[in-house]
Amino acid sequence: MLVKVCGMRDGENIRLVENLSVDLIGFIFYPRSPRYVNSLPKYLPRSAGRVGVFVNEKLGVIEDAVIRYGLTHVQLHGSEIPSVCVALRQQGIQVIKAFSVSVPDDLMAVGRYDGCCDFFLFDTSTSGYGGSGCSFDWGILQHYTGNIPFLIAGGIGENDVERVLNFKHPQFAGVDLNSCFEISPGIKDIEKLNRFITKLKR
Ligand SMILES: O=C(O)c1ccccc1NCC(=O)[C@H](O)[C@H](O)COP(=O)(O)O
Repeated sequence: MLVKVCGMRDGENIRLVENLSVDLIGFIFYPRSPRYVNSLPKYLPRSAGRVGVFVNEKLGVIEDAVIRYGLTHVQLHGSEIPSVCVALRQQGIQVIKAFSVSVPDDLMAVGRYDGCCDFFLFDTSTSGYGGSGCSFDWGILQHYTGNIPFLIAGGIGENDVERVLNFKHPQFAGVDLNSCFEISPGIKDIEKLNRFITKLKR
């Protein structure tokens, strides 16, 4: 199962998280987020993938960040249309398209992105796009019948290991961890993350 830790920006903290053998580390390029990355961290992941998270950003701005931060993945967390995903993939960047989920009908939109993305990310519906710390009813995801693998996000915390392990879906690929593992915005609690990941991978 893939583990993505999102909302990072402190070099030393990034290095410690990467040492937990996580698969993906996310950087928020949305200026209104408390986790916004506005300068190059002193350390960037080498073994984990580097995911840049954007909300309705201009393609040129995304492309600049891909080069500057050496991003391997771009996560589109707004209402970006499929052609934006396609344009990024044509440049060799892996694309994660995020969707807010609160009712089964929210999954109707994903069909338009078939063949345009590498992963979907299903997150809690919130006024602030992401990083809400709130969960949603994962049972709704049984209505998803597509072929693109997905990550689950939204308020996943230390006590959710059993819930994650018990969740079954043919396209379930992994989890996204963020605010429930924070000491302060952008800084993760390494011990807490270590306990969660150790139990998950046991
Ligand atoms: O984390 C943010 O501040 C954020 C702001 C705007 C768009 C996306 C954002 N986060 C993207 C993520 O992938 C989060 O990890 C995801 O929303 C889950 O966060 P949380 O509910 O805190 O676990």
